[in-house]
This record gives sequence, C-alpha cells and structure tokens, in this order.
Amino acid sequence: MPPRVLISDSLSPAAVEIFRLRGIEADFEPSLGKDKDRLAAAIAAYDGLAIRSATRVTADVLARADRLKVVGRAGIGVDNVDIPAATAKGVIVMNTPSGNSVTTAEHAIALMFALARDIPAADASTKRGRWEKNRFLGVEIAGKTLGVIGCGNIGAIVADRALGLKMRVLAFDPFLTEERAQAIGVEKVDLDDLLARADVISLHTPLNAQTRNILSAEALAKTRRGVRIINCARGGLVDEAALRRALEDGHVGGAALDVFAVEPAIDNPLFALENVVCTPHLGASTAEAQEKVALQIAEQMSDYLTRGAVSNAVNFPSISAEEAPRLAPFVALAEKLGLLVGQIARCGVDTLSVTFEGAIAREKTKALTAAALAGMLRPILDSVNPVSAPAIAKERGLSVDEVSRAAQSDYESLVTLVAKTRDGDIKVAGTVFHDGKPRLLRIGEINVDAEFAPSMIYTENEDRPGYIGRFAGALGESQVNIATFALGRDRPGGRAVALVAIDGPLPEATLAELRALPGVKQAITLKF
Ligand SMILES: NC(=O)C1=CN([C@@H]2O[C@H](COP(=O)(O)OP(=O)(O)OC[C@H]3O[C@@H](n4cnc5c(N)ncnc54)[C@H](O)[C@@H]3O)[C@@H](O)[C@H]2O)C=CC1
Ligand SMILES: O=C(O)C(=O)COP(=O)(O)O
Repeated sequence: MPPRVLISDSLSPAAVEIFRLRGIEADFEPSLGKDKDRLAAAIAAYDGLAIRSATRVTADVLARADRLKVVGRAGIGVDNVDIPAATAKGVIVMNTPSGNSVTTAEHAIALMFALARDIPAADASTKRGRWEKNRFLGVEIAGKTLGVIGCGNIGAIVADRALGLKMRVLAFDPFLTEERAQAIGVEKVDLDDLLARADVISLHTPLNAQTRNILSAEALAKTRRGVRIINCARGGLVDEAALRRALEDGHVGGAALDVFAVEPAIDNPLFALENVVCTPHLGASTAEAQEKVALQIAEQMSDYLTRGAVSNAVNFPSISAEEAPRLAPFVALAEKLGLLVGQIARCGVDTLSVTFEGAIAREKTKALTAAALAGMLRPILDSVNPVSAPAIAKERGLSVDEVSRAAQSDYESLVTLVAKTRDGDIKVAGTVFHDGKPRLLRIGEINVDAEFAPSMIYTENEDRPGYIGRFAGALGESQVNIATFALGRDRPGGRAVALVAIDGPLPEATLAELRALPGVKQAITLKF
C-alpha cells in the first residue's frame, strides 16, 4: 500500500504534484486544518500530514493518528504542533527553515515603511476623496536605529535590508556571536540597550517560554518615546494589552502587526487604534515563498516516507537520502541487539551504553542509538520507535551514552550494547555482514555467530556433555523444528549459551522442560 499524506492547509498545489511523482497518495483538504474535530476523525488513515500555521496538531489529534509517521510544516514556526506529544507518539516533525525567510523579512520592511509613512491610512483617506496632504507627515528611515530582537535567518535578512536603507542596526540575540554580528554589520547589544536606543523594533524570535511577552509592559516602558514596533514573528511575543496602553498614551508611536496572540484575529482590541497597521499573518505569503516551502516539504516528507531520509526534523537527527540505505541495516542491527537486551533483562535497565567501532563509527550514530534504545524498550512498550525512545528514556530516568571509536576487532564495523541493571551488566555485540543481514557476534564475553529469526530460544547453561542432545530431544518430542543452532562458551566446562531459531512458537510446557534440564541457568524465548 503506498503511503498516504493529508494536506490540511493551503499549500501550493506544487506539493501534491511532488507527492504523486514520488508514489505517495496525497489528499488536498485545505479546510480540514481549521476544523479540529474533522481533522481528528480523518487522521487515522494517513502516514503524513502537511500543514501551515492554520492546522493545530494537538495531543488529541495525535492520539488518533495511528499510522502517522511525519508532520511536515511548509514554513518555519512549529508552535502549532505539540512536539512532545508527537515525539512520544514516534512522529517526526519537520519544517522548511529557510524557504520563506526572504519573503517574511521583506514583509517586515514593508510594514516599517507602512508605519513610517502612514501608507494604509493615507491610502484609505485618498480613496475616500479627501486630499489630506497635511495630515500625513511621515518620518525618514535613513539614519534611524533599528533594533532587531532575534537575529537568526529572518532577523539577519531584515538587518541586511535595513543597512541598505542606511539605518543603524542593533541586535539582541543571546545566541548571536560577536563574530557573526560583525560579519552581518549589526551591533550586538543587550535587551535594555536595544529598548533604550531603537527608533524601530522588529521581532524575529520563535515563541517559547523565554520569549513570550518579551515586549511586556516593563519592556515597553524602557523604549524611546515614539518608538515603532513591528511583529512578523509570533503573536505572543508582545503583550497586546500593554501595547494598546502604550499606543493610546502616545509612548509607542505606531505598531505593525502580522501576527496576533489569537489567530485568526477577528476582533483584536488593537484594531481600533489609528496608529496600528495589521495584516492577517501574510509574512510568508508570496507566490515564490509558497512554491518553495511546498516543494521543499513535499520532497522532505517523501524522502522520509519512501527512503527513511530525515531532514530538518525538530525531533530527530538528520539522515540524508544517501546515508539512509547505508544506515538501514545498522538500524535493524541496533534495534535487534536492543530487543535481545530487553528480552534477556530480568529487571529494569538503569544505563544503556552503545559503542560503535570501525566504519559505522563514522556514520550518523545518534539514529542508531535511538534504534537500539527503542528495541530495548519494546518488550515493555509496544509502540515505542526511534523517535519516541529517547524522550521515554529521559522520562524514566534511563541514561543513554554513546561512544564511537576506531576498529578494535576483526570486524569492519561492530556495535556493542551494555545495559546496566541491578542484576548486573548485559552485553551484546553484532555487525552487518556483506549480505546486509544483522548478525549477533557476542553475548557477554562469549562469541557466537547467529542470525536473528522471528522465533528463537536462548539458553544459558553449564558446558556439560549431553546437553545439546537433551535439548534437541525435548524440542523433537514437542514437534518443534530447529531452523538454526548457534553455540558459544567462555571455556571448556564453563558457561555456555545457545541461540536456536525455531519454526513457529515454543509451547510453554516445552520451555518448562528446557528450564528443568540439568545445568540450565536461563531459558527464554525471544521474538525479533
Ligand atoms: N509572519 C510569518 O508569516 C512568518 C513568521 N515566521 C516566524 O519568524 C520567527 C523567526 O524565524 P527565523 O528567523 O526563521 O528563525 P531562526 O531560528 O532562524 O531565528 C530565531 C532567532 O531567535 C533567537 N532567539 C531565540 N531565543 C531568543 C531570545 N530569548 N531572545 C532573543 N533572541 C532569541 C535565536 O537565537 C535565533 O537566532 C519565527 O517565530 C517564525 O515562526 C517565520 C516565517 C513567516
Ligand atoms: O513559517 C512560519 O513560521 C509562518 O508563520 C508562516 O505561516 P503560514 O505558512 O503563512 O501560515
């Protein structure tokens, strides 16, 4: 069955075309995103969901998304997606970090001019037949100081355009280095400094706990009288009630807002004020930007759904389309080694260490560690996958560490898992041979060479003559056919392990018989 994608927002039709070319069924239902109940009712049928800002991907929607593997945001902000809920569900969330940044920066500049020259009001007045030449006395932009709050992709483009307009540009961004500030020609300042010096302030940060109400009543009180404020980022960055008061008492000279605390903004109290210019979240709305983000998100989602490549995900490491096929057998190996550990462990694991040696150590091992962790957790949590596993581990206080080093064995690549439990360490290691199949090479310090099979028996016993005969006899009597048999021991007469692939399940009674054989320390069934 081909993957199915739902487009629940008004994306460019270019996206549908890309999905179809990539063998993906795409349903284009741009009104669905605005109707959370209909979206929740429909989502179970889809592997992918492509959205813009109108679709809210809430925990409720995700709870019904049984097949969903990826949410693709054709744009930048993912604040309309419940990322922790998506991660817990194993759903990748990806965006297109730069496709609409020039367009949005241009909108900020357009709004700055709209404010400086009162263009919307002058336009309305002129069209009403009034020739109010004396009413609209503007301000010149050249020589003024722009304060950019958040100097990432869009903030830096706004700064560049403002410098071209002969403005002085201050930037407040805790993550902006002095070198980068110099390279883009802005003065890096702290927030208070920016507030005190800027004639125009433009916001370009994501909305998060640190940035919510970054322009609060207190912050607005620190600005220059007559300051103009532009927000093309997210509504919650400005305290709208405080801004209204500051506009009413004339401290703030004007505000241009593309985004609002509640969207769609139908009757925001700021609408009543003359010195406020509003647009309905149009920052990214140009033909060029929409074409770019739609194409980009459709490509990224298709790459993930058809090839396992991950790019621009906010909750999973990137894996390119070239790397994906190289990594896939190792993802399977890591997951199977994890499953083996999870099934052997008799109590909870406190720490999982994953060591990569040789060629594999040079690949994107974070995805492999996540796969190992998912495998280890699967015996207790059915639906865990590499996307959700790290968050689940964190929540349970299970620490995970990863080591990469040069080859220290005869194998080109070796992956070793060590799980620390209250009952002691469990160590397993494996590789992928040239046939592309994962192989188990070591349990503890014992060498074995076993393929993973859907149904297996694992035993640990004292190395004594007659054990294999008795073991095979018990299976034969129960009509259980042995497919492959792998043995290993630490020394003659020491500790031995057997990994036996069988056709079909093992009856409980036969398992009990195996456990009762002389010298058996552990006998369990394994599923891969
Ligand atoms: N109005 C619209 O239609 C559009 C709005 N946006 C919004 O614009 C905003 C910026 O987007 P990009 O520049 O692409 O993001 P970005 O991630 O490239 O830049 C954001 C910058 O904010 C900085 N930042 C983070 N926390 C901060 C804090 N506490 N104080 C100051 N700076 C902080 C970061 O260091 C980063 O440099 C986002 O909120 C995005 O959702 C983006 C596209 C269209
Ligand atoms: O990309 C962003 O962050 C935006 O805010 C653009 O929103 P939109 O895709 O126009 O609904």
